[in-house]
Amino acid sequence: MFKKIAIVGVGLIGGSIGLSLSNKLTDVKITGIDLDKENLRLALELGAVSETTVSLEEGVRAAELVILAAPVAQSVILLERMLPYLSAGTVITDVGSTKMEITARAAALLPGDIYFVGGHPMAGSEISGVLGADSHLFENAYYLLTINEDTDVAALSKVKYMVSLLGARTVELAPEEHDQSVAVISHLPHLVAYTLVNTLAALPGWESILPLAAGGFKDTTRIAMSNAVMWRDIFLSNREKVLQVLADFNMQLALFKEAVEKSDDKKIMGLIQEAAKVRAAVPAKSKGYFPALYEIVVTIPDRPGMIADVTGYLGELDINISDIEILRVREGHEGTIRLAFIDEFRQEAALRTLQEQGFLVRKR
Ligand SMILES: NC(=O)c1ccc[n+]([C@@H]2O[C@H](COP(=O)([O-])OP(=O)(O)OC[C@H]3O[C@@H](n4cnc5c(N)ncnc54)[C@H](O)[C@@H]3O)[C@@H](O)[C@H]2O)c1
Ligand SMILES: O=C(O)C(=O)C[C@]1(C(=O)O)C=C[C@@H](O)C=C1
Repeated sequence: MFKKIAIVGVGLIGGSIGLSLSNKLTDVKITGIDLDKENLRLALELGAVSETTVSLEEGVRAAELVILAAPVAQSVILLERMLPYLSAGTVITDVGSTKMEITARAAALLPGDIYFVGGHPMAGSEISGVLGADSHLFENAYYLLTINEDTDVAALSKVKYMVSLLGARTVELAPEEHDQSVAVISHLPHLVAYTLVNTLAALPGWESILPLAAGGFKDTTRIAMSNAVMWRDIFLSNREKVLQVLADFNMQLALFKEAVEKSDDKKIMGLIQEAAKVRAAVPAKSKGYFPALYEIVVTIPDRPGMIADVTGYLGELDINISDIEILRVREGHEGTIRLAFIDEFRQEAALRTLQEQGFLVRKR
């Protein structure tokens, strides 16, 4: 389907896409374009791309598919800058965390024979740059594609094909629905994480409090280490929806504040139980738009190599793990991991195998 794919911005996401596509499309030229020459050198060395250039013109020329993977404000500018160098029939997609701004720009700018399909992989990390890239990053992840009445069917199916090569699962939705959803599911958690850390850091003597942090602080603040440029761009691009969810969040926080002020024990219980009920549904028997994954929870002693043992026993029987999550880690104690499989047969086989090896395992 493609002879040349151009990836503009070969960082964590562009690099991960490049690594995965390079493994599968061995005959396709994958050109990496970036401002950062050292990043391009690494991308080539890691095998994320087959050639590199700092020139947008040279990089996108003759590409049938262009993947924009720079921070969202840059991608909007790059979309316009690359237009003179594209051939008729080129499909452009992006990986940006917001969709209304770029789809509106594409609709305003693109001639009838250049197509745009907005994309957003719902997987990532707080690490930036191609050194953090991972060819498996998108496997079994949701990959959101934005569509509207003008979306070209052939262009959409080309992007879906690319996503299928990454091992991800597409969900189609309108740009506004996308930005509304990610405001609460992705942008708000980042704002909360930054605020939690800043709340601690504003306290005198925070340096001696920080080392005491256990799961609560660590689980909720990993993403506070994420890239400032990327997140500044996202908050400004999705400003209206972000302000809406911040207002909702403040209202919810005020409910807790009032309940604690009034020592309203029933209200406090109610707020916690309501949240616990909703959170317990992730991951539940059905995962959003998709069929259930079949899960087990394994308790493992906190010793080196135990996770490797668990995955090794399953690997020997060719039981593929579709999803893995560390649920609880406490130094010196046992930890818990969740494993998910595509069907009940594999779930049963994994349960039996690990029980036979002496692990404490239960279905979830
Ligand atoms: N990191 C995540 O968790 C995540 C997840 C899903 C989507 N996204 C989206 O993916 C995009 C990239 O994020 P990332 O985490 O890979 O960032 P990154 O910082 O790792 O990579 C971005 C790359 O773009 C390059 N770049 C910046 N401006 C450029 C320009 N004008 N021309 C060419 N290259 C340019 C940078 O040099 C860098 O190599 C963002 O739009 C982000 O919203 C990120
Ligand atoms: O796992 C992480 O580190 C992420 O923050 C990934 C994450 C998110 O879940 O919010 C970040 C930004 C995206 O646009 C999509 C995914």
